[in-house]
Amino acid sequence: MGLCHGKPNQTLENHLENTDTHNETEPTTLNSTGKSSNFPYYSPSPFHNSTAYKNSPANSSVSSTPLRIFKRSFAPPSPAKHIRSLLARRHGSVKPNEASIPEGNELEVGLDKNFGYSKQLLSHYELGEEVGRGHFGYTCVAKGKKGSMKGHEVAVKVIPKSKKLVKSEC
Ligand SMILES: Nc1ncnc2c1ncn2[C@@H]1O[C@H](COP(=O)(O)OP(=O)(O)OP(=O)(O)O)[C@@H](O)[C@H]1O
Repeated sequence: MGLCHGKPNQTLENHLENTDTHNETEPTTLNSTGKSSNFPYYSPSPFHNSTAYKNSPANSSVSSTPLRIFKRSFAPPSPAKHIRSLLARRHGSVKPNEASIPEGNELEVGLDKNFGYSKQLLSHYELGEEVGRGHFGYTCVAKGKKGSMKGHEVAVKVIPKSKKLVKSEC
């Protein structure tokens, strides 16, 4: 009737063998402890007395609380670890992240520091209307006054925070 058994066929065979020698109205099966069970299809676990699982924690903690089975094999990380690393960084024993770009290296990545609103921009470009806005500033249309950019329209992004103008694209 929908009951699950480890080895149903073997159990049934055992039961049939047992019923030959036992009372037909009260079939019993012997379990591993030698005690009889009234359940006709009772089958003792094949792992109960197995030596293969002698070292299993399930066997050793039968009399203890179930939590001991799930005891951690390693200590959890200290909650103060990030504080120690912060202090180590502050005292200089840990190098800062070398992947980040240090300040003052703008020339190495191609920024022209001689180009800006207060320097050459207004002498080279004539600022026009605002064409859009972003998070850090706004973008204007501009037209070149002299040099190779004379007569060319460009977009100029104005970032008030740094008081500089950056030419973005033509
Ligand atoms: N070359 C261009 N030609 C025409 N319109 C432009 C040009 N560049 C920018 N714009 C307009 O200016 C708006 C803002 O440009 P911007 O580059 O500042 O955008 P963003 O990258 O989102 O800004 P932020 O970096 O400040 O968040 C754009 O949405 C666009 O409408």
